[in-house]
Amino acid sequence: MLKTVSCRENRPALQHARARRRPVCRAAAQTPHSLAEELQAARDTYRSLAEAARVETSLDLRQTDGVSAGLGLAATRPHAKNEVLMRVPRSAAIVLDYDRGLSMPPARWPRLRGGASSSIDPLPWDILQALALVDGLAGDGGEFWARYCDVLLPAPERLTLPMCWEPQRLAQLQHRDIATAAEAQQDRLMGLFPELMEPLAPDVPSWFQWAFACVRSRAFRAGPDAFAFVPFLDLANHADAPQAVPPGPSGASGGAATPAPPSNQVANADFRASPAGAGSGEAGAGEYFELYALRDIVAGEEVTISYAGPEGYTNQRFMAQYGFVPVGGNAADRVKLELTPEMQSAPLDLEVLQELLGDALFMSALRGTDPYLTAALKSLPLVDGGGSNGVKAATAGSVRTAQALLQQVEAQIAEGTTTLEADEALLGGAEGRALAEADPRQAAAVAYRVERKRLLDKTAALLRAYARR
Ligand SMILES: C[S@@+](CC[C@H](N)C(=O)[O-])C[C@H]1O[C@@H](n2cnc3c(N)ncnc32)[C@H](O)[C@@H]1O
Repeated sequence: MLKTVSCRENRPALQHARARRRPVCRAAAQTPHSLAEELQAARDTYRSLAEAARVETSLDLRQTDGVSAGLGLAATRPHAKNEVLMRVPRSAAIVLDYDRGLSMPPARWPRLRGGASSSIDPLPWDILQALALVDGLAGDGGEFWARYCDVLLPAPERLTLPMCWEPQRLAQLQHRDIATAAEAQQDRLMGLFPELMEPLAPDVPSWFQWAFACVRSRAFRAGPDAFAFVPFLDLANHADAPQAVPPGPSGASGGAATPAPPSNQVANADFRASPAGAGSGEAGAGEYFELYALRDIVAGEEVTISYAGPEGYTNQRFMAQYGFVPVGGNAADRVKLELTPEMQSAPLDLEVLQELLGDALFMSALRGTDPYLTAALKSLPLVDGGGSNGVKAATAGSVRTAQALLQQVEAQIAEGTTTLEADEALLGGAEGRALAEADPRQAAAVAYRVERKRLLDKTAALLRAYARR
């Protein structure tokens, strides 16, 4: 059983932690030269800490090209499919295993131990992992974790997860639901550890928000009831799972051949834990976590994993949990619609939609090669009306459903306080890159609302066309 720890006694240690970190809000004042220096410092720290932790790896740290993706891992040599790319000893990780207990490198870890040994309300794994990162940052998890947290985890003012944002930033998302969920998350953290929730500066989250955001976006399930924060592995960025990617040109009937997505948009690696007890000696010794290649990888290629699995995540989930959305559409995204019993009993006819779209567009929606169209169609109540000859008429009931849903979608479009064109202009070209560098949080908010507006517009266009039938 676990209890909430009083953190009053931890304050001096946290102030110490604050002093050891790079000053907050440094990005605005940074020159390209100092950014290059910072990247070099991160690479040096990555290499020396990996050596200290006996990590076997052929990957190096690099700055990634994607919108605000930050750092990432790249292959330093070619790899064959199934080859291990990185192996991290379990002893270097922070593992919460509800069957085997806590395991982390030897150190005091006072907040984590206090949280885990409480006898009142059990704390969930993500809160315990966040306490561990606060310990790590404060130097209470040993020198390795102090340096890892300080140099290799993102600075608080650059975190793009909405749960780290103040109301003005949440408003930039132009989506009430995601802002409300972020505020609920902040209230939850405040209810548990008010002493750790003091903002570091105006517009900068608290260390506890920082730690919790790092856990949500970087820790992973390591077994049926086990969760791990694995240093180095947590530097892998996301790309779509190979199974989630629509097929390339196949000559299949029903439309023009579509090009396969660029290979860097498809995950080329995955992670796994060695079986429990694989090592010898004390518990966990000889066990490891590893990244392995899903296909051949060339030297210099970024190594990515899928955070979402083949089913994918909605953009709201990507943004809330990871602080980014896939750019250029996400077939697993959905428009949130309230379906009344009347609408459910009069869904839209798939055949009518096929006629409206034409065969080529309809096929690309089915295949996922137009992800906005796929997501729009999958958001709607549909029925396959069966084959018919000639032009299919929409039933009066389904037309009413389309009209009612259109009103809902238009209400969501009206949440936008800027136009899609203006948002797209903010992200485009050199200015977009500069924005992502200077203010990754704003860039992430704009990318979120751009993607949402594109999907809402596509859905509204479909419903409008249907409602005219
Ligand atoms: C597990 S960490 C990966 C390492 C991280 N890029 C860094 O700089 O430390 C996850 C975070 O990386 C970023 N990220 C990962 N994949 C991304 C992608 N495809 N596009 C944009 N950002 C991405 C997001 O900020 C996410 O919260």
